Amino acid sequence: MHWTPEHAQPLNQWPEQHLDVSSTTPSPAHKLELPPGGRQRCHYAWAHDDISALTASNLLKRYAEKYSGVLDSPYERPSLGGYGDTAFLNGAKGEPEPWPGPDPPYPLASLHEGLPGTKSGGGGGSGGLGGSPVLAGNLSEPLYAGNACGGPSAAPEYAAGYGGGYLAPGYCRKAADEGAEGRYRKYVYEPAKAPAVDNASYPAADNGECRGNGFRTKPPGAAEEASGKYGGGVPLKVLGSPVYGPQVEPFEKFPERAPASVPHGGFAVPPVEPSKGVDQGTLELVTSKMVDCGPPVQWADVAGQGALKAALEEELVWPLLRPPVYPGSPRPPRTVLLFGPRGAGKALLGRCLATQLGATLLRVRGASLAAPGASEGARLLQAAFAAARCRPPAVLLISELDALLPARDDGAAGALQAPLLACLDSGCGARADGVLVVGTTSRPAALDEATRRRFALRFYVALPDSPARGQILQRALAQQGCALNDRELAALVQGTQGFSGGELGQLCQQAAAGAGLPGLQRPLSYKDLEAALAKVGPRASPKELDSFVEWDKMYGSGH
Ligand SMILES: Nc1ncnc2c1ncn2[C@@H]1O[C@H](COP(=O)(O)OP(=O)(O)OP(=O)(O)O)[C@@H](O)[C@H]1O
Ligand SMILES: [Mg+2]
Repeated sequence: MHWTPEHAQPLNQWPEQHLDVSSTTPSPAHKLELPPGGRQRCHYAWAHDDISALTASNLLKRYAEKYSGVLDSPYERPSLGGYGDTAFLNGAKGEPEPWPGPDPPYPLASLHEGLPGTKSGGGGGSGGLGGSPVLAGNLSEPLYAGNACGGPSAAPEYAAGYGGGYLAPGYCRKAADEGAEGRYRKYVYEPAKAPAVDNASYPAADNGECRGNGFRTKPPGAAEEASGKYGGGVPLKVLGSPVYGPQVEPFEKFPERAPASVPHGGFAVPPVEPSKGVDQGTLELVTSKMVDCGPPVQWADVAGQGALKAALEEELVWPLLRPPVYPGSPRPPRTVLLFGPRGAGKALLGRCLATQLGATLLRVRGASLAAPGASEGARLLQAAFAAARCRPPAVLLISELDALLPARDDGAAGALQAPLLACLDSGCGARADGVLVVGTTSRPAALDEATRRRFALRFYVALPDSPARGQILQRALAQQGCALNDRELAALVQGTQGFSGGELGQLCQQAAAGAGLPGLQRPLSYKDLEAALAKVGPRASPKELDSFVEWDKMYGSGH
């Protein structure tokens, strides 16, 4: 095997410099003929002269591997000029030679211009590999001295070498943009006008104090406070902590909207007369009992559930608030079923939907409708729908929907299915544009096909994942004046796997009760929570959870 170092020596000296790399003994003649100025370069040539073919091949292999990271990097790759390509290609270390011939066809501006630390890094900014500030001279530890994202101080994060630790400037900018805007950026729109105080949309029993979504009752700025429950008010160490896995994207807060500005077909329509058969007394009674005057619930108040919240936003809230106006466009859904384990946050999401829609929230429990008997239950159910129709836009939240269905053993309950279906047909029909029915159940299998079909959308509300549990716990504990350190919180999050949001709340209450709080004037400690863990546990079994997933696969709308 012959090697011709034509790059190491001028072409006219090539015959004398012809080397046989299979030879292990350098010719003394070669040393004598070295030009004084070419010492370093010739040294380099001699080094190659003094190796076997096997060594040469190993060396080639080794350097090929070393540089493959540079050449095959998935990110924007530097032009060779960025690495002192001329020196590299000429086989010399640290002494770049001009590229022979005319100017290179492509500008060889350094890719690392603008990378902090690049030009001033220890290597003097030489373009050669050996002196490169970018690639350390020790080739066994390739290391970027700086990066476009974090500057020199962040360099260790990108010290993984060329295989992927390096982020090109464009990549960083994109990541930063995404981080700032988030995946829900596209949903942001202009704040709607504030609702008129005497909006005719809220006639019945609308005394201006409670619309069921808390908008009238809250002082200015309360929405911001509420939205900051997980984002501002409580320190969110958990969010950014690698202990709990990937960071939860903060869900954007949406401005309050004015239903009155929504075109017909949307969620703001004039109130309709109550149906015949529902007397005014019952209607008023039902309304006063059912209207939920709780505080508004923002998306950020629901920990985790990012994909579900996005789906609800996209498939329900937006179409209702901004229905398509072209002829023949589909009518936005008026019914949604939320199913999942007990305490997973179904009702919370129902309340959140009402807030987002700027709607009156009416709540009714299936079990309480079924309790007084079939005929009374049917009357109450009809009254609930009538009350919702009287106060558009309205969200009618029917929890424990399964209690109305025949799968339940108690006789009266099943008898409410027919009225339920009739109400769903009329209450959410074409003439009831301003009502959204949110049904929730922890027994979706109890729903027969007829009932299932009445719910245009069916979403699985899963148990909170680790980051979401961390948020719920932090919030609940903060209310009790308890601040765990990071390690304790991580251990608690780990120990509450399979807990629902409701069960996490119970755990904190149990810890407080066990510690004798609030009488005891000390904050809750981790030990109190550990003791409570022995008493409060997750209720949903893995088998049950599997059945939710299966049902979701078969009948769910997916998210
Ligand atoms: N993701 C969550 N973020 C914040 N709080 C939550 C979350 N999930 C549940 N909670 C809290 O847990 C409690 C129970 O939630 P909720 O009543 O919404 O559960 P549910 O699914 O309707 O339960 P059930 O099936 O028993 O009716 C509430 O106090 C709620 O605020
Ligand atoms: Mg509930």
